[in-house]
Amino acid sequence: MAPARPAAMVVLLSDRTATSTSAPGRQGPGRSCVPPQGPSPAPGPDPRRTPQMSTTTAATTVTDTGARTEDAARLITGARERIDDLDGRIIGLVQERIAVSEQIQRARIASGGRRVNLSREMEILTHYSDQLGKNGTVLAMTLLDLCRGRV
Ligand SMILES: C=C(O[C@@H]1C=C(C(=O)O)C=C[C@H]1O)C(=O)O
Repeated sequence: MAPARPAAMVVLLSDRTATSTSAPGRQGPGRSCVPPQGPSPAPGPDPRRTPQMSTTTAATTVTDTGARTEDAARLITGARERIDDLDGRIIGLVQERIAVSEQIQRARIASGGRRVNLSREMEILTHYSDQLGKNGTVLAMTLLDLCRGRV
């Protein structure tokens, strides 16, 4: 299980001014893919890699959530925990699907049959596209890719 996060990573510092002239969401000047020249940087966390907890500029709260108010940040943080939980369960289900699919493929191959069964795959593609539209087809193809050919 993912560690519990604080309800909202928001710090309201109305009298704080931005330390750089960059726009909200940017992490300051000199942000580039090319490492800076000269002596090695001082030890400690690389500020370019440190998540921005909160910056208040002109009464606008910018947090890791992208929200502009504490209420919105709290809602987003809570909803993200639910999404993390759902993603964990989805990944678990995909892993379970891979294992069951492997069992079927092994049994068919051991019986002298082929690993792949295209008519069954068509059924699955149709099921997903009926329920989720054309991206459902993409999702089903990805699932079949994950499940097929591991035996
Ligand atoms: C699991 C099977 O074998 C293969 C894998 C499939 C899947 O992962 O859903 C579907 C069809 C086959 O290509 C099956 O025939 O049911």
